[in-house]
Amino acid sequence: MKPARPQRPNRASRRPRLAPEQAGLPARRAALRLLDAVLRRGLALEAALDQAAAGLDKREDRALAHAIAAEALRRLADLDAAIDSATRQRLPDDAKARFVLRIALVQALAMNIAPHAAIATALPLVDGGPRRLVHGVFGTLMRGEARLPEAPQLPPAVADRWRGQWGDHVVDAAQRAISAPPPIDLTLARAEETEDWEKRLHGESLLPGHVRLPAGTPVPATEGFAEGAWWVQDIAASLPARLGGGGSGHALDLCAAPGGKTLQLAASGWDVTAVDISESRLARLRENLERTGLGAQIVAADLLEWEPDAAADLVLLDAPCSATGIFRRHPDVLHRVRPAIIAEAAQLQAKLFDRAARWVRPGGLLVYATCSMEREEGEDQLAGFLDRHGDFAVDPVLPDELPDGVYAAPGGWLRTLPDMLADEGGLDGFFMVRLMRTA
Ligand SMILES: C[S@@+](CC[C@H](N)C(=O)[O-])C[C@H]1O[C@@H](n2cnc3c(N)ncnc32)[C@H](O)[C@@H]1O
Repeated sequence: MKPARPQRPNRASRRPRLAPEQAGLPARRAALRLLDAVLRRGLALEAALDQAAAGLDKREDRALAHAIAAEALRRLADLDAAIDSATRQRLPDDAKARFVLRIALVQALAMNIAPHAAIATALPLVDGGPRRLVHGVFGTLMRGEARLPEAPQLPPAVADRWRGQWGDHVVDAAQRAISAPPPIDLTLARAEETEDWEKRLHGESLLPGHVRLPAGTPVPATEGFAEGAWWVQDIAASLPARLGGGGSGHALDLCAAPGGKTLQLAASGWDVTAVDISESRLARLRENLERTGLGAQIVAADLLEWEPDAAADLVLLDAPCSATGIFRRHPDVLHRVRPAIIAEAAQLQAKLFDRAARWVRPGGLLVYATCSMEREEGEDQLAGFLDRHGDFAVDPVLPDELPDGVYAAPGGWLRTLPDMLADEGGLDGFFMVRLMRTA
């Protein structure tokens, strides 16, 4: 009998085995690239993700990179305070060592990752930089049993800006709002099925046509998603289209993509024309219409140039904005939105608001909304608009249009802030107003 040939290892087992910390390294490197894209280049976290995660083979690595970067952004002020407490000379804000320490510390202090794994996957990121310093600062903080506060601090510039506009209680509420992931709100295609879906999904409804699910619910796997019975939409984001009422006429949905409000308008009976400048976002709007079986005419155009053929019964302008109102899900806005960005957005909003006004028929409605916490993009826009357009009047938002605990301002517009619905899981910061064309 011939002696058995030693077996050739198959391809997979010939690959060198990676030590666990090396296996986790690509995701951490991507997290570092993401943090750099937001903090140094001012990009939105989601916009930077594809490039930062290019080369990651596994979906879990991409999700981990995103989770580390998002958590670091949520807790940046506290991570930096911890780092500063353990260094004799303050590390510059853009020092590589500070970036790497943020990545290591957020994992160990906020993400339940074992400190040895957090530092082992962080040190190679320092490349030629001060490894010993990073190791030393991390070790000092771990030995000192460093902790992060339960409610993260807002970056000082944001805290000052919001305190000046809304007061201390809103800053405190905003800090509490980012201490835990927000719940997931659904808008139902058929409001009359609210009780049914509330039971089937074990959710909680705060308004007809709305169901709230716990944070982290896996959306595509949840009953009703594939057949388009509902879509994900923060309850505050669902209010502007509700202000249009159930309709039987023609509605223009301006700045429509990815289409949460288009779906609502179509579902409540409007014949909708949805306009947006972004082809890629409109592709998502098309997918959403397909999934829900709802219909709308879609126009890809710059609203600073486009004109409709005829005036509409309802015009909804969900204007592009700083998006500071969605800081719970997009903590990057806390760091990259500066006063100049807000001022630039406000200029565009005023132009779009004026154009939208021309396309409302006499007696028709105009709803203006922004997902911003800034008066410049809300209350100030309305004041400027009313000065320029004597033929429009505020049509006040009524209590029965809103969930309990959310109130319109005395002037009839609605400003949602993080102290509203705080015990039920909160809501995004929005400004919205309904105007009627009187002449
Ligand atoms: C707040 S988002 C809209 C969200 C959308 N209404 C929804 O409910 O899903 C703002 C939108 O304005 C669009 N936009 C920005 N500038 C525009 C312009 N000049 N003309 C048309 N759309 C524009 C952006 O592409 C973006 O999709």
